[in-house]
Amino acid sequence: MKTGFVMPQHDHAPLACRNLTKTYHSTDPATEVLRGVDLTVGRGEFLAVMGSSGSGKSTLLYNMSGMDRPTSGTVHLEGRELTTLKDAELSRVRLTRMGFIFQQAYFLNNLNLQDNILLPALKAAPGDSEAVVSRVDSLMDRFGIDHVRRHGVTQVSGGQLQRASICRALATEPAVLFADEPTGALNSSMTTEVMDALTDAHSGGTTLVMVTHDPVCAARADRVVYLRDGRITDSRELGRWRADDGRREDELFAWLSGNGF
Ligand SMILES: Nc1ncnc2c1ncn2[C@@H]1O[C@H](COP(=O)(O)OP(=O)(O)OP(=O)(O)O)[C@@H](O)[C@H]1O
Repeated sequence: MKTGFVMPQHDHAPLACRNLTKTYHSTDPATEVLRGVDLTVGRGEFLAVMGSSGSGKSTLLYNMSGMDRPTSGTVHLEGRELTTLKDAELSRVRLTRMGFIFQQAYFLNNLNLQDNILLPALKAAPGDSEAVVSRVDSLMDRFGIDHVRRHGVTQVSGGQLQRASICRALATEPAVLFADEPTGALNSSMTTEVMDALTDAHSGGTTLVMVTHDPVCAARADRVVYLRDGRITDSRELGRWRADDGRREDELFAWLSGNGF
């Protein structure tokens, strides 16, 4: 992958949530999944969210990113409160200011890879198509998928598809990139490929929030928080070492083990 890509900067802290709760009343008894989460993500920070299965990691990501509505609490994105926005406004903020990567890459089978990447960015900035096309060109070049740009979705590898998801998510120049188990469906070499791409995006200034079960992936983050029963109970800074320094993994494994992971 090539270097030199730098995300634009914004004035406010990208993301902050206060006393966030999420309770499902559809179950009997009600399920309290988030029980008062306070979390601030700094500009350009790479944050990993870990915790045991069912601790509420994905729920936290969905509620911070406006994919779901919290029961109470606030979420600020670049200083703007999201929980009070109407659905259409929230959709617009999600389209223009957030990027998403999921375990499975959701693409349209009738479009080639490049058009799949272009589609949401053109929708976000319809009057700026020349700049969008040029940005997408450089992203595909940067993340090493320019040679498969005209391939169909089923004609590329899982790692290439996930790198295309990263390009698509970055094409709108989001304030925050949210990733939910981005390597969960990949083998180990593709996992490295995708984590290299995310680390590279982070080096270019992208703010990243990633949920993962995989300590090797989490070791790429600046900071890891541990979620237990819907609360953040611990956190560890790893940013003092370079992203490829093995001491990050040693530190993280010891910390996770201390948390009973
Ligand atoms: N729609 C829902 N109704 C009721 N309970 C739900 C609903 N969605 C999620 N839950 C519950 O919320 C809890 C947290 O789920 P969540 O998917 O956030 O956990 P997680 O930490 O991401 O788990 P995993 O690591 O297994 O993906 C689980 O106990 C789950 O059963």
